[in-house]
Amino acid sequence: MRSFVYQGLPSRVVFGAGALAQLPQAIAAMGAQRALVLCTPEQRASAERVAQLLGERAAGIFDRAVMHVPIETAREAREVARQLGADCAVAIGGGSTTGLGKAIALDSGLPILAIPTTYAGSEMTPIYGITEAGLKKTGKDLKVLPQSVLYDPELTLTLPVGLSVTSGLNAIAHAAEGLYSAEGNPVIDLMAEEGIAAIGRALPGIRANPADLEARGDALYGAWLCGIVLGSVGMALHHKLCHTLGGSFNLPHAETHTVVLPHALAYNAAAAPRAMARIARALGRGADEAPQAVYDLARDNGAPVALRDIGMKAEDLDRACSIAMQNQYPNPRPLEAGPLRALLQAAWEGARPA
Ligand SMILES: NC(=O)c1ccc[n+]([C@@H]2O[C@H](COP(=O)([O-])OP(=O)(O)OC[C@H]3O[C@@H](n4cnc5c(N)ncnc54)[C@H](O)[C@@H]3O)[C@@H](O)[C@H]2O)c1
Ligand SMILES: O=C(O)CCC(=O)CC(=O)O
Repeated sequence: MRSFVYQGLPSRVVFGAGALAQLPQAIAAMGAQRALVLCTPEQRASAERVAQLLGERAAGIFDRAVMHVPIETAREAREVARQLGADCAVAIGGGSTTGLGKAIALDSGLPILAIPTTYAGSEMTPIYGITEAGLKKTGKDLKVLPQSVLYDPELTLTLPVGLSVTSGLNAIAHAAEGLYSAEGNPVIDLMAEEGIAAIGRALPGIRANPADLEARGDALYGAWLCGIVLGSVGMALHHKLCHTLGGSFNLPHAETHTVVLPHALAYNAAAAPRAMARIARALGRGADEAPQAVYDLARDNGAPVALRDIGMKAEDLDRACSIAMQNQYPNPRPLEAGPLRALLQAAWEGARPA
């Protein structure tokens, strides 16, 4: 007999090629009058397009979003929002820009409309992260969950192939860990498997032709589902390791997820056979091939597979292991220092899981 808790999250989603054109209606549905548009410096042109669509409802553009939301940037953006009298934030970009919107919302309660342009999934979660004095703190608060989300695959056509692949694997990581989450449930399992399958089919198509709108649509659809999984159930060892490697060793977010996931799955494989079978099935492989399927998806699409190739130093592996052993997330297999250190070594070397 199944027994579970399912908690839905409130957000309005518009999905489809050209969905950006729905922005004025989406803002009006939120009852907002003056939107501060957020972006990274690289996506300023997209933010200007958003401001143009908003017309009189655009209060201004803040274009200094950066990865991991430094507290100084969050304070600056909150002050700009206050000075401009903004009553909502429109975040166009990846997890870094959505994250900046969340840092503003956490402090001010300003509602967020998110327009995601990567597959990170932050727009579907009440999770925020802010970095202060070199330490990234994360937390959960429903105030930071975007009220409204426009998913427009056309906006992802410019996402470089390399980042498309690693960002897709970042999304798969959310779904994979959702499948063995201590808070898992059958509805989330359905979304997780469908999300992995959509991204697994999309990535080779995007690599072959980055302008393939069908493949881009599949990837963004998968990212949406995987983001719901991340926002709905707790994550485990893999996310803990990535937070450690990103937060304490400054490794790049999506690439770190890509490299670590096959090894985290291999670590958990014997303790979570049903989850592994679903991950493998979603990727068209045999029930016991989940770690290899994820590794091959990354390698065959040109993504990095070794921590040593993305900036991790061999001499830091012991410290990473001891940080990851602290404040553990619930995980199907208990964390043991020896096997965890071996996992990090294998990920550092980029070995295909046996
Ligand atoms: N809170 C959450 O639920 C959650 C979930 C996932 C990720 N995150 C956070 O998000 C951050 C990573 O986000 P990310 O991986 O999306 O990367 P990102 O937002 O940092 O974007 C990476 C780069 O790609 C550019 N870019 C984004 N979309 C583009 C597009 N369509 N075309 C061209 N360039 C584009 C950005 O401007 C940026 O320069 C990390 O800080 C991570 O911790 C948070
Ligand atoms: O850094 C954050 O904002 C939290 C990130 C998170 O939990 C998802 C991830 O690691 O991809």
